[in-house]
Amino acid sequence: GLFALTSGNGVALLSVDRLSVTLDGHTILRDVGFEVAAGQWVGILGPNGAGKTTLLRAIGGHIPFEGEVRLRGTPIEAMSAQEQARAQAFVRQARSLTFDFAVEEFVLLGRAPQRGWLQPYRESDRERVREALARVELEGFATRSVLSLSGGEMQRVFLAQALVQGADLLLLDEPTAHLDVHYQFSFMEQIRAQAEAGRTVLAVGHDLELAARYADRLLLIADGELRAQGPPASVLTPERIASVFGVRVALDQHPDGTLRIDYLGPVSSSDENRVPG
Ligand SMILES: Nc1ncnc2c1ncn2[C@@H]1O[C@H](COP(=O)(O)OP(=O)(O)OP(=O)(O)O)[C@@H](O)[C@H]1O
Repeated sequence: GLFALTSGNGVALLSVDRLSVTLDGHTILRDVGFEVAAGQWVGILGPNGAGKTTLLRAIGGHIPFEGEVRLRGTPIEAMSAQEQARAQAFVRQARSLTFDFAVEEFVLLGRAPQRGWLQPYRESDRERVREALARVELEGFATRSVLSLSGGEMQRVFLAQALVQGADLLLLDEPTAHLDVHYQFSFMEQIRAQAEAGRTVLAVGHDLELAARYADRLLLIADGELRAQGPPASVLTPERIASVFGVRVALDQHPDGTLRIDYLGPVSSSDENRVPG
């Protein structure tokens, strides 16, 4: 269910407790705590530089942190690299690759954590790659070079790679950034299907309406701190959007349940001076 924090055995799929990250002497995240149940979709919102990517990287075990990150109750530092790679898939922001791969070979790398060291891939692995490429509507791209892809095509290749991995937890960093409107929705629907199949999703994004539509819960991060968490309608209030993003909005709950946001303009300095009390 939407608000159940724990899976059948009473342990959250992901629990983050007093997480702080300091990089090169700068405190990037401070005292962040939340829990996510299996099958839940959590959207992570916040201004540029707030610490969203850093949060995903800490949970992914890619950077050192203080506090605790547990997957099904096990601290991630107690898991081997292969166990971690099996448990969670990370879809990074699309960026230029430096190695040349055919698309199908690149997606196949997502199966590596399921294979022993230097074990050959099986026909079933290649079958999963074909399925995943079909899901992201890139059937004809199997033998194309990844270096030749557009930003949106590359983003969908990253998703396909995460899908074949079969991990319980999907960490998505601005997954729809390069996608046109068709693929934004197609991507979100793919991820929704993953969540309905029991996978847990943590997705960073900048589109408040899209996050409100798809996520079960939102985390709002600003200046390295968790400012709010809960169901989308409780997190995204005009006051909070004004104070965190510096933008005035009017909100409208559409009859179909989705949130419509009217962006009225930047918070002006005279607005800021009108603080009550
Ligand atoms: N190694 C580092 N040393 C110092 N500061 C860093 C380091 N790495 C990241 N930062 C800073 O940490 C802050 C948070 O970065 P992060 O990438 O997590 O932000 P974000 O919320 O994902 O932002 P965006 O929406 O712009 O992608 C930024 O101000 C960034 O410049």
